[in-house]
Amino acid sequence: MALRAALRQKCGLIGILSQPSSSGSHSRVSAVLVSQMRNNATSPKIKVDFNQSTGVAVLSMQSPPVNSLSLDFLTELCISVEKLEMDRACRGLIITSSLPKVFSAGLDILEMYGKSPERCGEFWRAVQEMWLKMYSSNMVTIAAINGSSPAGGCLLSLTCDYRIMSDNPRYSIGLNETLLGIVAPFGTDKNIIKNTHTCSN
Ligand SMILES: CCCCC/C=C\CCC/C=C/CC(=O)SCCNC(=O)CCNC(=O)[C@H](O)C(C)(C)COP(=O)(O)OP(=O)(O)OC[C@H]1O[C@@H](n2cnc3c(N)ncnc32)[C@H](O)[C@@H]1OP(=O)(O)O
Repeated sequence: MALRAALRQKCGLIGILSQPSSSGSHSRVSAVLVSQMRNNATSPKIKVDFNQSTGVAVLSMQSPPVNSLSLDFLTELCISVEKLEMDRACRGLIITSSLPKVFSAGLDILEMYGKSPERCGEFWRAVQEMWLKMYSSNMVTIAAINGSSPAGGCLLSLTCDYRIMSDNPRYSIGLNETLLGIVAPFGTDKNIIKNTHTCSN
């Protein structure tokens, strides 16, 4: 029931958020998705287990050492989510990490150093696409945060409807990217930590 209520509530949001973007920002992922489906390729950085009987998919991030959000990783993540969106049987999505100790270390720092302006633009568009796609998903989404989740990792969890974090004092979460001189736009951090529940490891 709770799942259904959350889904209904979310569908209202989607009406607003899924308006076609004038920038056409979703077209890159869709184009990649089409070509990947054609090639029937599988992704090594993301593992998806979909349970037909429950309608819930578990998406495990498995990009060692720290699930950093590189352009490739973000693209694969969006493709995986897009594939699940297209499956009407899939109602819920749990995002977690298959690495020990780390949910996601956030944006891949190597993407932000010594890259061409074009590549930087592509990278930041992919970041934007990721959080818009997650936030406007028609599935009920849950981040099962089973390790540290700084900066972009925190952002990823914020795009979900619910967050549950392992109760381990060695794990941290938060928007610490200001230490690197990256400033989150106003309003993105509302209700973050407040709505993050913890559970025993
Ligand atoms: C366009 C509009 C967008 C709207 C955006 C809205 C809001 C913006 C908010 C989001 C902004 C995000 C910016 C970022 O995410 S910047 C990245 C910030 N991340 C960090 O500062 C994390 C740094 N890492 C750590 O704290 C730790 O690594 C750890 C995740 C806690 C794990 O610790 P541990 O298990 O001890 O592992 P190591 O530290 O030894 O690292 C192993 C290995 O991984 C490399 N690495 C770590 N983090 C990153 C990273 N983010 N990117 C790339 N690589 C990373 C690390 O260098 C080690 O590599 P080597 O083994 O080769 O040394």
